[in-house]
Amino acid sequence: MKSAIITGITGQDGAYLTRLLLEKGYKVVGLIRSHYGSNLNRLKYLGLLDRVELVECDQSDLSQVLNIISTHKPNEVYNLAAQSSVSLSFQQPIGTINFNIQSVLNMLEAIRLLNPSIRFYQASTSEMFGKVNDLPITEDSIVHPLSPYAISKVTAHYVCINYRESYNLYTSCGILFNHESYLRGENFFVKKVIKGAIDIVHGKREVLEVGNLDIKRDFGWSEKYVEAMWLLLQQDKPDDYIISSGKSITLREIVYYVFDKMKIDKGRIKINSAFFRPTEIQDIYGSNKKARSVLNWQYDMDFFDVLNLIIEEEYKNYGK
Ligand SMILES: C[C@H]1O[C@H](OP(=O)(O)OP(=O)(O)OC[C@H]2O[C@@H](n3cnc4c(=O)[nH]c(N)nc43)[C@H](O)[C@@H]2O)[C@@H](O)[C@@H](O)C1=O
Repeated sequence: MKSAIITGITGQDGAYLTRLLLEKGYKVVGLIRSHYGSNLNRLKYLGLLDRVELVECDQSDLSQVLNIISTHKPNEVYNLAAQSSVSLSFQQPIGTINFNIQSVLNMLEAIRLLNPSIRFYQASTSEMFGKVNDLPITEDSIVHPLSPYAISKVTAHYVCINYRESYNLYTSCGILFNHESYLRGENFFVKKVIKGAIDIVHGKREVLEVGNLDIKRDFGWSEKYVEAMWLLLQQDKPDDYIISSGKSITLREIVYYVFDKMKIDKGRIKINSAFFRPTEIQDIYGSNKKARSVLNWQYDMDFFDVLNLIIEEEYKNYGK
């Protein structure tokens, strides 16, 4: 039986990846910050809570990471834990940069020292490219981070590449573009819009306040994106892959689609500059050609179909 450690197991991707690995017969160990403060709702929602072993670990502490790797002896480590909010990273630059880099270094040092055959997946991100010159983004595009979050992820990405090149470790990075689901945190745009719109339908709020709607992003479906994470670690050689839908849409199209579907007057959308970021990517989309041809990863979902799925699930669970 293969075993995997998932860091960030309590997040959207952590929960879906856990389900996928369990279906594939893995033993799954999840790292959580503490048994008291961690949000286990997503694992509970998918009925996975009693099928995984949850272990407390502060990933910024090397001795704890060493202990976890030597005790659990995983075949694969999926590193999804991070301070993952771009907007929060502008308020907490040092905390974001410190944690998102140190946690990766600790895990790779533990693997290098204890068992260099462990395969390591790093959650890299489209945010690394930031100031975009040519679209679509490919694995060879130049990085130019525009936020503390993006800086931390660029550094972590190159730490992984360096451990691959200099210590011969199996480190693979999935460069994921925005990907959504019902399990997305409520502070992220798509979830916020859908949840906010349903609140309006139920008379729980009057308006929805959002930031700059002229921005374009490449959005996908989280459940399909975690399949790519697993595929990355099944290849003979470690490498980096863009995981994206291949096209971008404006945030305005998303809000209008949701409001039209729920028959809400668009006058209830209020632009609030408090949700604007100091620096922002105006338009970005990625080419998933390499992932399709090398990993045989399939993706053909239209984002409006993804929105329909999330809206349906949100309605089903509303108020529960
Ligand atoms: C790939 C990347 O994907 C995610 O980061 P994100 O793109 O920041 O996600 P989001 O859903 O917060 O923003 C999407 C866009 O929407 C704009 N926007 C406008 N108005 C509001 C608004 O009212 N709220 C929010 N949250 N965003 C707004 C906002 O400025 C941005 O342009 C993380 O998983 C991250 O970890 C990651 O790696």
